[in-house]
Amino acid sequence: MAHNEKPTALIMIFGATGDLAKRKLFPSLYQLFQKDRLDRFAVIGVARRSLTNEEFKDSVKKSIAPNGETDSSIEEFVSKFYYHSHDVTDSNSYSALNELAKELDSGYKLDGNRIFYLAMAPEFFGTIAEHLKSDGLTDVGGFKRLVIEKPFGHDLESAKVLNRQIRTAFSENEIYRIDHYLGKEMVQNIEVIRFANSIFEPLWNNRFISNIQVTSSETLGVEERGRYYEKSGALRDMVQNHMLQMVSLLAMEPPISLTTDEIRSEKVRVFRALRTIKGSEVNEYFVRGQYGSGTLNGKDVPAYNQEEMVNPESNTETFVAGKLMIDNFRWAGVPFYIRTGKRMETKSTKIVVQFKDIPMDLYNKQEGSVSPNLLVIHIQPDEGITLHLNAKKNGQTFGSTPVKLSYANKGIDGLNTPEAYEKLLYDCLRGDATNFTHWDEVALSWGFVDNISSVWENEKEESFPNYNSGTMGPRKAEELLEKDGFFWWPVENLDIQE
Ligand SMILES: NC(=O)C1=CN([C@@H]2O[C@H](COP(=O)(O)OP(=O)(O)OC[C@H]3O[C@@H](n4cnc5c(N)ncnc54)[C@H](OP(=O)(O)O)[C@@H]3O)[C@@H](O)[C@H]2O)C=CC1
Ligand SMILES: O=C1O[C@H](COP(=O)(O)O)[C@@H](O)[C@H](O)[C@H]1O
Repeated sequence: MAHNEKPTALIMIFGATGDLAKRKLFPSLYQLFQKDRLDRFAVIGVARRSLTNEEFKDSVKKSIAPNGETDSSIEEFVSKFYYHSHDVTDSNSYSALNELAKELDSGYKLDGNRIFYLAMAPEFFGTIAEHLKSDGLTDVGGFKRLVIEKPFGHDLESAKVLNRQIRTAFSENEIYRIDHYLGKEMVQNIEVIRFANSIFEPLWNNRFISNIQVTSSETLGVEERGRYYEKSGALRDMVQNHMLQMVSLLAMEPPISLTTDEIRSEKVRVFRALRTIKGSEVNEYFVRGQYGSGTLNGKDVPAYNQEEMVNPESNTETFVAGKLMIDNFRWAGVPFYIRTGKRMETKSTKIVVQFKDIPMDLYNKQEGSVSPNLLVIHIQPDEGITLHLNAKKNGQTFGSTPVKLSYANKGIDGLNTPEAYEKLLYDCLRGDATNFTHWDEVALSWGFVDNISSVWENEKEESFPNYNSGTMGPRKAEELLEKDGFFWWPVENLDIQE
């Protein structure tokens, strides 16, 4: 679709009374509407509970204007929302849904374009996709696209089953598997930093980079998601998708063009080169943790095993640190360290690219060595880039001192960058699947993660809980780097503004 063209579509949101729809989807659509990015559109919200159209419109209004503010733009936006009460497991009610869809399609002149957004528990994904086909909802004159939330399966086998089910109704290029990290501004910036700067790309390999660290720490605990999280853990919840996606963008070869297929195929090649870690190697390359009680922002917080819907004897990890090796020509010998966890000291996602030391330190013979050059990509909450260099110390000395060159991304409107969901929804409406995960990426990343989870699930970790809430994880995560002669760069001291 050309840049100045605006998309037209009927958007069906399954799970329209749920948390994701209210917190992310309605506000993101409203932002697109306000920015005049959409042409003709209408939305059907689907969920079980019985609501009138008016009640549904009110709930949409509340989600975009929580303080009750109202104006003509809000009214015009919500006027395009319709509700269909429907149990997705009930085969009989899809035809009524199709009737409503046809009516709106012709009333709003939507050109037969349909987006089906599955914002529901994953166990329903396959059933819904099959019904969409068997009940004729996918027989459209325009495009049809399926947006599917994570988790995409629980392991490789279940992901394959799910994929087979959805492929009965949609082709691979009609499936948009969401990984919301791919919608984050600075995650999208990784490729630009790498491929639009001649100073980085020649150095982006094992001759000049000593290691790369990707941290995504959260202060939140498991909140009310204990039931889901007990079966997932940090490995499936964060590593299989967001963490591995960031690694693939950091490690991929330059694509021959910026098309969806070229970018995805370079990412797939990274997953294929990822060294398989299994059996007895798992605990050498990976560390798991579970949070105990502690203090965060001055408040006492409970241990994971005291949270609602969590087994007091739980063996589920809320923290993972790992060393990934990418066995190809570019990256042989360069560890990619990842760590992610809940109830950590700070909410931060950062990438640190540590360059190798210079061959000889001329400047600090008496006063310690020069600091390594670092390129820090600040994903969130700050967005930006910092380059750590060494410069001459002021005054009559030959010594060097570390200096930082920083760029703080303030977003297009000077305030904030668009929410990841806003960008991803827009991409989907325009038919750009680049920032969604291809099945090959999903399959390879599950294959990698399954080897680790199969060991962890069969070995009870007796040291759990092994890190206090409000810390950066268990001691073993530090040791993982120390044994290679490295350490985790502290995320706090790498801030853009200092
Ligand atoms: N919330 C978030 O921040 C995130 C969520 N996700 C994913 O998004 C999906 C939705 O999550 P979330 O919104 O939090 O879940 P919620 O539990 O808040 O919402 C679930 C929705 O599904 C509807 N529903 C449940 N059963 C049926 C049924 N049989 N037929 C029709 N509708 C049904 C519910 O409506 P009703 O009760 O009226 O039937 C509700 O609208 C999940 O896959 C989750 O993993 C991913 C990333 C972040
Ligand atoms: O997908 C998920 O991501 C969030 C973290 O996302 P962020 O954008 O806040 O970094 C995590 O809390 C959640 O457990 C996981 O399912």
